[in-house]
Amino acid sequence: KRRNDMLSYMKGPKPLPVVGNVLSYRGQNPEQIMTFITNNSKKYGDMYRVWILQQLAVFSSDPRDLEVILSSPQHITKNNLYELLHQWLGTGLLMSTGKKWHSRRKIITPTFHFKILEQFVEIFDQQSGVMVKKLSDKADGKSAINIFPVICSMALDIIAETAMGVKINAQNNPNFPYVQAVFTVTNITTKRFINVWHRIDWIFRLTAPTEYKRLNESIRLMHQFTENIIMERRESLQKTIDQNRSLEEDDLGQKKRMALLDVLLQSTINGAPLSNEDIREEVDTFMFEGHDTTTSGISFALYLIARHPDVQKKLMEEIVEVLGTDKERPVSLRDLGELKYLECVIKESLRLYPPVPMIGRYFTEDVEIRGKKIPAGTNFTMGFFVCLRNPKYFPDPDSFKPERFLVENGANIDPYAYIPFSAGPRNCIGQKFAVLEMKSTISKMLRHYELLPLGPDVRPMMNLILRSANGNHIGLKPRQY
Ligand code: HEM
Repeated sequence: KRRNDMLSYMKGPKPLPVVGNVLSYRGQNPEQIMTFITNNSKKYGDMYRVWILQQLAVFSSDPRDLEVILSSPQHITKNNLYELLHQWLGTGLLMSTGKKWHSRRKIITPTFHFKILEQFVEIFDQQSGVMVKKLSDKADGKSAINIFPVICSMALDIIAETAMGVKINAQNNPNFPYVQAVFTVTNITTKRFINVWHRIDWIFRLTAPTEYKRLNESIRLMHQFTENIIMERRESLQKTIDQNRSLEEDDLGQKKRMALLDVLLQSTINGAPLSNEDIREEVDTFMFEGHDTTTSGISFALYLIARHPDVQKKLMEEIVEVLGTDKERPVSLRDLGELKYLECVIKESLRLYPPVPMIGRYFTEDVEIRGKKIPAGTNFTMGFFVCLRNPKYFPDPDSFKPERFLVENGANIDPYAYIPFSAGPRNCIGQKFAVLEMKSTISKMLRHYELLPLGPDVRPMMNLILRSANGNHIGLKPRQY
C-alpha cells in the first residue's frame, strides 16, 4: 500500500487487484515485449510503473533520469532478473553489490589496462582468421548465411584464450565438453528468461526435470574446468616466483602473454591474494559477459553493413588506406586505432541494436529522481533500446547513419543518452576490449569478403541479450581488390 500510495502520481497501465498488470504480459513473446515496452513509453511517458503481482517495476528511458541512477555510487544493487545467472556466475563483478563490488571493481579495473589489451589483438586476429577460412565454402555470392552461430563460436574462442589463456577450439571442435556446456547453459537460461514461470526454481525443477538436470551438470562441468585452469596457472606462477624469474617471461625467457586470469592471480585485497573461488566467479563472469554481448554486437553490425553498400564502400576505402590490400597482413593496436570510420559504424550499430537492451536496479531505500519520489522495493528498469532511439538526442533515430558520430560533424552526444555500455561507476568494464574485438573481426571479414544483403530482415527480440528471432543473415562473396 505504501508503494502504491507513493506512486499514485505516476502513469502506467491500470492494475487489477492482486495480480496487477500480469495479464498485459500474457502471451507476449520476447519479440513482442520489445514493441510492448516501446509502446508503453509512448503511451505513459518516459517513466511509468507496472505491477506484477506484488512486485513493482518502474521503467525509464529518459537520459536525465538514467543519469541520476547510473552516476550514483549508491544505486548498484541489481534487480531480480539477474538471479537466473547466479548459479553460474556467483557474485562476480556483474552480480555483486555493496563493499564486495567496490573492492572487486578496484582490483579488476587494471586487468583491462591497454598494455594487457594490446597483447590480445593478436588473438582477435588469429581467431577471426580461423573464421574467415571456415566461411570460404559458403561464400558463393548467392547463399544467405546466418552469421550469429559462426560469430558465437569465434567469440567463445577469443574469450577463452584472453580470459583463461587456453585454446578451446570452439570453431573447429564444437563438441568439446566445455563448449557444449556453455551452449547448454546459455540456451536453457534464455528459455527460462522467456518462460516467466520457469524463472522460479522449484517450478522449473518440477516441470522441466531433464533441462534442470542438464543445466546443473553443465554448470558443474564449467566450474570444474575453470577451477582446473586456475590451479594450473597458480602453480605455474608460483614456480616462476620460486625460480626468481620475471613474471612477464616464459621458461625460455620469451615475452609471455598474460591472460586476464593471470592478472587476477597476482592481485591482492588488503595484502591477501584472491582465493580460487573468488577468481573463478570473475573468470566465469568474463566468459559469459565477454562472448554473448560481442556476438550480438558483431552479428548486427555485419548485417547492417551488408545492407548499406555506401557505408561498406567507405569502410573499404579506410581499410585499404590503413591496412593495405594484403589480406594476410596482421593488424596491430595502432592500426585498429586508425580505423575511425569503422568506430562510427560500430557505435551506430550498437545504438540501433544494443546487445544489452535494458538493465535493472533494485531500490533498497526511497529514491528521488528529478523531483519524482520512488519507493524502496522498486525494480527500476532502464530501457536502453528506447533511449538509444530517442529523436531528441538522435535525429532520424531509426536510420543507420554512422556519420552522426564523426567528430568533424560536431558529434556532441549526451553521454547518458548514448549508453550501450551503460555509464557511470558501474559501466561495462570490458568496453575497450569489446570495441577492439569488434573492429578486428569486422575488418577481417571485410578484407576477405564483400558482404551482401541476402536473407530475411532481422526480428530483434529480448533474451538475456538482444538477438534476432530469425537469425542475422548476410551473403558473402570473396573480396577482389
Ligand atoms: C559489445 C559488447 C558489450 C556490451 C554492449 C556490454 C554492455 C554492458 C553493460 C550495459 C553493462 C552494465 C550491466 C548492468 O549494469 O547490469 C556491462 C557490464 C559488464 N560487462 Fe560488458 N558489454 C560488452 C562486452 C563485454 C566484454 C567483452 C567483457 C569482458 C571481457 C564485459 C564484461 C563486463 C562486466 C564484468 C560487467 C560488470 C561490471 C560491473 O558491474 O562493475 N563486457 N556490460
